Amino acid sequence: MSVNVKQLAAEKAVEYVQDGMKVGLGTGSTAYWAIRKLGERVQQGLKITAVATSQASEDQARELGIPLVAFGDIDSLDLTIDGADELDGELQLIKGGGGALLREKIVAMGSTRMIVVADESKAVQTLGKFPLPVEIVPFAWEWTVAKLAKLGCKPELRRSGDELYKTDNGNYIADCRFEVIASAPELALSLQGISGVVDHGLFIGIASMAIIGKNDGSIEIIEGETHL
Ligand SMILES: O=C[C@H](O)[C@H](O)[C@H](O)COP(=O)(O)O
Repeated sequence: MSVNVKQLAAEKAVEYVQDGMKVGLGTGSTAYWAIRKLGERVQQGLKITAVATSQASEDQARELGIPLVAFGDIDSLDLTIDGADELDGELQLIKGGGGALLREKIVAMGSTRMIVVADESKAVQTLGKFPLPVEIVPFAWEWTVAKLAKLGCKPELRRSGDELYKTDNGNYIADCRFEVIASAPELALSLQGISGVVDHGLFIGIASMAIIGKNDGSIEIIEGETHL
């Protein structure tokens, strides 16, 4: 039987959750396994409160009986567990493949620790193969997309069937194809300088640990620093 590497990494991360913690729930097919395992532990008596980063994760958590609160009702979180589309050895990430980057970033930045869970295909030397998701406001999106292209990428507005894809916040996503991202911090600064950009999928200095599930059934852990 083949190993489910996403499940392997996600369930390892859930071992770091302790009684009384306030936990951020990520989004996507890897975070799904973490939420499922957390649900199991809650049913066995683990006492936590959680904040979800998307409607999909909120629905899953509610179904499993994980107690949820709005992030606005608490000051901070102890730990967030979330997936990534790419990660490098310095724990710089690309996120947003599932469109949840804005809430994910707010929740991760409000957490003492963020553990990234991923399968080994997500680990790269240099970020950039995965098109960088950038959340932009619908107003004058054409102007914003033209500005993004000037940063040296090919931006494409994400679609959902015949419609333009809309995030949980009512915005659009421009998927920006770079050849390679030579300096993620410099690119992040340039993106923040464009008015129509709400946020982008570069997570720099946010993750404190990565748990990578490998096809041979082993796990690699990369430790960083907590940012709060
Ligand atoms: O918006 C989505 C998130 O950033 C996900 O965490 C990311 O896309 C990874 O998702 P998956 O675990 O499904 O590859």
